[in-house]
Amino acid sequence: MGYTFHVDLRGIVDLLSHHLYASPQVYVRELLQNAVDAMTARRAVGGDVSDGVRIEPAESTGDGTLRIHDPGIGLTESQVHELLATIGRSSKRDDFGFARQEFLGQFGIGLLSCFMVADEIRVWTRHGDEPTVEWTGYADGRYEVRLAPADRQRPEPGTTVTLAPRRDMEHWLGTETVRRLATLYGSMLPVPVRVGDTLVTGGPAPWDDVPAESGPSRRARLENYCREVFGFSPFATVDLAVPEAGLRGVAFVLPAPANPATRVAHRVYLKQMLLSESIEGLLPEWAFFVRCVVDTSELRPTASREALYEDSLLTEVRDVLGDRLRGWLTRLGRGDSGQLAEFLRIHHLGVKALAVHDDEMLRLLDQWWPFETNQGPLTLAEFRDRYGTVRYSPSVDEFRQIASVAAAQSIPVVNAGYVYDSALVARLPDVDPSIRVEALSSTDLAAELEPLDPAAASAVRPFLATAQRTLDRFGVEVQVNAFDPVSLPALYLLDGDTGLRMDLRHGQQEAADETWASILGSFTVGHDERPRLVLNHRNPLVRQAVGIGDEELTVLAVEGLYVQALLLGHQPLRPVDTAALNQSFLGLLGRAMGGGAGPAGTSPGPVVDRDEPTGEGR
Ligand SMILES: Nc1ncnc2c1ncn2[C@@H]1O[C@H](COP(=O)(O)OP(=O)(O)OP(=O)(O)O)[C@@H](O)[C@H]1O
Repeated sequence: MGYTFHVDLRGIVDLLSHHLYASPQVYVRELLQNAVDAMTARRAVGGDVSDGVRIEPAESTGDGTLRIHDPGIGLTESQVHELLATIGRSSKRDDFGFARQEFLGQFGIGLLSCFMVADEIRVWTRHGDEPTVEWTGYADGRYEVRLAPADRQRPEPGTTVTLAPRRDMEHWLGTETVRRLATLYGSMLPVPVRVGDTLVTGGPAPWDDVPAESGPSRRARLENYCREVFGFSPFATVDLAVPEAGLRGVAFVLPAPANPATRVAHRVYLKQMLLSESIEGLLPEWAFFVRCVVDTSELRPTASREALYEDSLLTEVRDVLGDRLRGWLTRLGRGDSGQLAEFLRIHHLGVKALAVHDDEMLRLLDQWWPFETNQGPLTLAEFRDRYGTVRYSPSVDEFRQIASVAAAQSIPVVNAGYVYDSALVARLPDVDPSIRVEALSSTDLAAELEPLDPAAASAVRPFLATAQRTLDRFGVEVQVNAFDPVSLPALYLLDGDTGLRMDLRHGQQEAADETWASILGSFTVGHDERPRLVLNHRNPLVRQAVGIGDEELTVLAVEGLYVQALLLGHQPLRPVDTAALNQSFLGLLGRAMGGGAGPAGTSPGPVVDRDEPTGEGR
């Protein structure tokens, strides 16, 4: 046996009127929309609608109600029952239930939004030569309908909707508020709309071509519009058009960096009526550097009209608008390079995010965006012209460590450690297979440093053994090479992978939980690389240390060189490193003043307990 759902009307009215919409202010939009649709329908049958819409706010009606009059198609008594009093029934859909192109409404629920501000909605309406009908709807789901008495017949077809205010909502029906809202939603409507005696419609839409308007005055008009509506002076304006979606509009480029993670909201009009000021998803996500105002006749709103319906047309529109912005950028690159450089200075993060997948944008960045290199700031294209292969360091820290040493070895390196940079450099061969790129880690650099000749190598062996014993406590590998600059005694090299594994090992030692410790341990199994301290055999101090032959002094010198290299490489100091710094400084001071270094623990400052477990991890 089949049953039909039972509906608690009070609940449905409450749900639709109070919970669908973000703010009570949309009631003005819904009323205007119904009036305009009714006029469209009347015009289609040859009626005269030139009077337009007239709104009487609460102050002018004298009884606290708001009235909105339209010379539209009106309703017959049976249509009132069918359309006004049936939730979800609309005259604006075709036989197949599709929204009819010429109308703004389609869902058959908009009128209910008035219950956010009113307890009672009264409709006084006449269709053609039919008798005038009076309908009253209440927020609890009841309605009354009757034919109007002889003295209340409308002289012309059309409709008047009257709202009796809800307690504490009276201010929504006041002149100031209604004028502001009618201007906000209706100022671009193609029919006259008046609030009291004030005409709120008229004036060109931002995207309109005004006859005889010059390029500069159009630009000034658009900039003014942007200042008024969005509150900023645009860096540039880009005209938008997608004929398939009946879309016209303008994109305003932000004059300051925007957060790429924030969803950008646009101002969207539907058939010249403002849908919402905060529509998301109109543009691709990467286009976070623009705010748009557009009008569309084809895109569909959701029932609340706070968003656009995600369908294939919206996807297509998003693609076309994305192409348009991309084209604008490319043209900027070909024409005004100063403006492009300025644009990239402001919005490089957005363009980089785009260039990770987009060849055109990657070419643009390649030509125009200056990267930090150890030869000074250069675009990647300039770098290639001068040095061929694009050697790059994938981390800022590593770049800092190796930049000067690599420069002294005549190895130009690009700092590709900032967000997206290494992905972009690595992708360069995709746009031009003749481009060679190579990541340079500090381990690679160590391999490029000149080894010592056999005689020098055997001479440093005893020193190296002591140095390694000293640095084992810090989990560091030591080697001696000859490299430039001569003034640099020691270089601390830690590549990204090794650094990560050191952190994991440290986490494993610290972990209270055995399972967690073994998980961390599994990542480090089989990898015993350690950071390296490369001592420079060309440096006079290192030469002296190598030949000193005094075990205690050698230990102090190696500790000192190690900590100094850490500081130069901007590495954070662990407690064990700080202790080494103290130990070597005080020890060397003691020796310089003619005394011995003294046994550990007798120095006046904090000292390192040489037997303490050192732990790795920086
Ligand atoms: N001013 C008016 N003149 C003539 N008919 C009207 C008027 N206002 C409402 N109606 C009728 O009442 C119906 C219901 O209106 P309502 O605003 O609830 O929904 P809608 O406009 O059809 O769709 P939506 O929910 O998308 O706004 C309309 O389809 C229309 O037929």
